[in-house]
Amino acid sequence: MSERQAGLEAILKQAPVVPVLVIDDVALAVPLARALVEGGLPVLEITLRTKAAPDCIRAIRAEVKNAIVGSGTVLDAQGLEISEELGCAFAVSPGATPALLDAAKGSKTPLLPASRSPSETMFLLEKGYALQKFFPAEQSGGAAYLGALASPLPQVRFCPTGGITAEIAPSYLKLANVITVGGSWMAPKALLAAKDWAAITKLSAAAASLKA
Ligand SMILES: O=C(O)C(=O)C[C@H](O)[C@H](O)COP(=O)(O)O
Repeated sequence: MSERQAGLEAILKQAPVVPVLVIDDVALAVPLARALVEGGLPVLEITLRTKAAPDCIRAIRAEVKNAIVGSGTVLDAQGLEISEELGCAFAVSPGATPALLDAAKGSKTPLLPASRSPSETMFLLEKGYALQKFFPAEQSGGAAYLGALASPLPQVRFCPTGGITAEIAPSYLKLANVITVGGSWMAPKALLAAKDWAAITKLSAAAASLKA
């Protein structure tokens, strides 16, 4: 395993759940990150899907001690370059393309690319990725499907993401090939709109208490 991948492994081991966040309003970024970190989830994935995302990443990195900030929805070389410029600790992609993997070779930011079939998993393994996202997890066959990959491909560990809830997360976390789980259930839109940080901390604490 490369040094970059070992660094990524150490990050993903920090908590059983990685909140996947879509933040439109930069003013919400810091209090949201604080609420999640306070609950015990320090590893945060801020998706690059919104215009505000780069400023949100900057603000959280500057103001929230103990947060480990990565980027999400990294689709191409440009997304990876932005992630590196922002000082992201890692970058997550919903898939993988030859261009993205080429760009990742020259990037300091460790990439977590995604697969959702044995062939895709093997392809990424050939490229040196023993850590992969499994996306979209629930829609692709869920924990039963992912668990079945552990027999022929035990060297790959996954971060399943997509459609996972507080109720479903334990079924993934008990699998030998799961390192952590990604999800958005700790920061539902309604709580974010209401700025109910205490409720978000409570959901974060419940997620943090799940066993990886
Ligand atoms: O942005 C990316 O890179 C993605 O791959 C998509 C995210 O993982 C999902 O948006 C997770 O969202 P939930 O389904 O609400 O848990």
